Amino acid sequence: MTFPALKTTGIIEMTVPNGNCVQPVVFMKVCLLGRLSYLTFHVVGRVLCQLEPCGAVEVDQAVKAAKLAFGYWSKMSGMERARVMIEAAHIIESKREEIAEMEVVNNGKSITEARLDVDSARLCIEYYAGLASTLAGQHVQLPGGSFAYTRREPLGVCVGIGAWNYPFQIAAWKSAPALACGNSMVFKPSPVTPVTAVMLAEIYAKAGVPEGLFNVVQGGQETGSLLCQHPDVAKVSFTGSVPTGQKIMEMASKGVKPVTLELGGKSPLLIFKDSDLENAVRGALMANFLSQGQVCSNGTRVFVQKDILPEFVKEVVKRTQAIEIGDPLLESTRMGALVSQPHLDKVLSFVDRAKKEGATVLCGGESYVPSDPKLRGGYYMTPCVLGNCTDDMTCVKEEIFGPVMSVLPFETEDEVLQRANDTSLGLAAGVFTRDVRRAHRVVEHLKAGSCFINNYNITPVEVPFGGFKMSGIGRENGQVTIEFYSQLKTVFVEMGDVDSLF
Ligand SMILES: NC(=O)C1=CN([C@@H]2O[C@H](COP(=O)(O)OP(=O)(O)OC[C@H]3O[C@@H](n4cnc5c(N)ncnc54)[C@H](O)[C@@H]3O)[C@@H](O)[C@H]2O)C=CC1
Ligand SMILES: C[N+](C)(C)CCCC(=O)O
Repeated sequence: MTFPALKTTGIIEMTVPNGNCVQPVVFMKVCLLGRLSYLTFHVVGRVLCQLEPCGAVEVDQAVKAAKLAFGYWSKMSGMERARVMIEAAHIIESKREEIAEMEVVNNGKSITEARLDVDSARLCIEYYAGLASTLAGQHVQLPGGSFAYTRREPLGVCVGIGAWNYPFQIAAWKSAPALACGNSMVFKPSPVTPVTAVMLAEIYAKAGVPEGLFNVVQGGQETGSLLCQHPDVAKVSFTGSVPTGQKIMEMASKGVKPVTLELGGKSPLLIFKDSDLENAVRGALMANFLSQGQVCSNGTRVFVQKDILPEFVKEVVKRTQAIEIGDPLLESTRMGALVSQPHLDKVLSFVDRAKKEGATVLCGGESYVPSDPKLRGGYYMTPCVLGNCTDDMTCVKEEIFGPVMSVLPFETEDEVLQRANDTSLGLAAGVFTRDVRRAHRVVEHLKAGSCFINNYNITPVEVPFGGFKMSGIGRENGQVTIEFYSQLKTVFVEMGDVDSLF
């Protein structure tokens, strides 16, 4: 596929994770630099599309278009912006199935999960539309009738850089607060999952945002760096790995630009012997197997109090083995395909290494070939539970980003807290117990940005989400995120004479 207006710096090839292709040729409208163009995505074997990454010229065009749109959008009242955003949410609702199906093709996750991702995106846009009209400053009385007031102002052109695990949802979680505050955004999806962010751009355009307000540029590392270094970019919001997050922070520091970083995790889930076992098992599955285990907040270190370990392991293995793997477009499927062949290989190599280091594979951990011949080329694996794990094993220390749960026994609360916190990451953590005092005491000591008591991996858009330590900076969702997409201007107003010292 070519885009004549673009300079070619290489080709991004997108393969279909599930091995299947819904349609031989998918026609899509692609919104780039605020204009709409029709492009054709040809399927050759399992290649869904080839995209030309944007170079310096296109990145500059996108930022310029966003800057122009910012001029209009930032002058509108919050209520006016809210109206357009609500319209975008309505369009998402009406296209729920279409977007979800495309997300399945894009990412490989099950249609059931893809629908929930689309819902989360819509709710996020609705939520920030609601907040748009509440943005306000403060009035501060000063001596002699003088006063000061603060204005909450947008930052300007914000850049969003997305990961491949929640492509549509991430684009919404970043653009909704940005747009609500009066900013514009240039968004770069992961080159592995380039498709659905474009659908969001189309939806915003249809809802009536000024042309160029939300632009999608395609590309990988180079395009991402160009965006971060562009002098007219005011802020970068990134979701992805820790090493890339560090690079982004470094680039942003040159222009003293604020960053939001949603990075990796190796989160602990603490299951005490007084837990409701049924809920603890459900929680452990939710903590490990959503999106084929490719979730930053996953609770992959499952610490289980020794007394209930055999019972817990038996049940968790039974449920894991029952997870239906296969065609992600089927209603009954609960686990689809991993995102790419190299990623599948990487996850499987973590399982191999775990075995070598002494862990026991209690179930799964192998590549899986679905019986349906059209899915044969897909990147499937059986979800894995590892037993006999110890804190020094690679599977317990490193983010695997696949369906691999490590189970670790513990004896006391103090011991498990010390072990749970013994990591440079701190995105999420969870505790299962019926003892209300223990639950709150434990979360007080857990060094993680998002803590769950008796549940795991729920992310209502009304509450902030983000990490401690190397898991990131800033928050997404919730009221607080307004502060990460706006700046305060203080205005001093003198009502008397200038009291000069000179
Ligand atoms: N915590 C999380 O949510 C995620 C973690 N990961 C982890 O990272 C590993 C690698 O996955 P990748 O997709 O390669 O993650 P990545 O962090 O390299 O890429 C994420 C995004 O950043 C862009 N990017 C890469 N280098 C850049 C640079 N120098 N400047 C600006 N943008 C840049 C990519 O094109 C992509 O859009 C995974 O195997 C997984 O372990 C991946 C995705 C999400
Ligand atoms: C929605 N949830 C909690 C499963 C994942 C959200 C964070 C991410 O982008 O990985």
